[in-house]
Amino acid sequence: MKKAAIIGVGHVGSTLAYTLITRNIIDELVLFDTKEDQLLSEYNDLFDGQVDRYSYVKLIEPDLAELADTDVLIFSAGDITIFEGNSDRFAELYLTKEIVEEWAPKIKASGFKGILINITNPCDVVTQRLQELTGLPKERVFGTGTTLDSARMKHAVSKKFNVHPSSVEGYVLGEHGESQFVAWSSVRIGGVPITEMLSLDELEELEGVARAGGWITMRGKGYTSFGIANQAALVVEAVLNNNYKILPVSSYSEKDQCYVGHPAKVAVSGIINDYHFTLSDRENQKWRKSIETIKFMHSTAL
Ligand SMILES: NC(=O)c1ccc[n+]([C@@H]2O[C@H](COP(=O)([O-])OP(=O)(O)OC[C@H]3O[C@@H](n4cnc5c(N)ncnc54)[C@H](O)[C@@H]3O)[C@@H](O)[C@H]2O)c1
Repeated sequence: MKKAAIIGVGHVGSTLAYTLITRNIIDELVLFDTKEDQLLSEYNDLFDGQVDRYSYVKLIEPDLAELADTDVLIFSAGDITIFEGNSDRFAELYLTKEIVEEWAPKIKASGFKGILINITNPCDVVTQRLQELTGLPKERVFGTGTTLDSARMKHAVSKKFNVHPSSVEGYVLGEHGESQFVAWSSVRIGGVPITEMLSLDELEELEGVARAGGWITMRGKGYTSFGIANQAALVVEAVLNNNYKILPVSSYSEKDQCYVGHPAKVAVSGIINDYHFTLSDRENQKWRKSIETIKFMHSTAL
């Protein structure tokens, strides 16, 4: 039985719940949220959403004791309205650090032994605080990191070259936030480095398009949900299927002494290896800047 739990069932948590159910990734699901009415509605709707389906995911009432045998716990609590008129994910930290401080002791006391995956922003710092305050091994706590940003880069590149987005390889690295950057040296289409096909100016323009992707979604909807739910579901699936997929999650970088989005091998035991490929001098500078940004944000959350 593959059991998942989600803390924070707003736009992201509810979309992820439905994605996990409809893709047959899990067998059992427990949901937690402070808004009881909303939570009841989500349970009801998720039940309705399964009627007449061949398979069925057992929806379990919120109870901390359920965490003891939960395989994957997803943290997506927050308040997206904080971003109205503010485009920096750092803005949410004053609230989300408190939600972490509330939940970490509960997670610890529950006897949870599974994998903790964080989505809540600012993703890297919240992930690090969750690890520090739960005391869970670093390899069993990680964030969605730059998976969504890498997807947005693939979206932009796929349109420019008229190819399927899955045919674009490569990574966005660093903070899931303003200091992230596309590691163009890693991006390839059909095995051909993109740096051989576009000039530096053209790459910068394309990076702007990729970055703007999230804010285009935010502007009209007031939140983003499908992109992150897709990426988070892929991460959950990589854990539960123990498929050793390499994903740009926010995992602990020993060399940088913080959580940061970079490629890592994901398995049922958590992160079993992380990868630091060779960056250009320009990219290296951006990496250092992103690490400094994350460390500064982390220091404000203590
Ligand atoms: N990492 C990413 O790529 C990515 C992408 C999109 C959104 N996010 C982040 O995900 C989080 C959720 O986004 P959203 O759009 O669903 O926000 P939302 O405001 O729609 O939902 C947040 C939910 O968390 C609940 N919540 C708040 N405090 C809680 C607590 N103490 N305990 C339990 N539940 C609590 C709220 O009641 C609400 O239902 C935000 O931090 C957002 O910035 C991250």
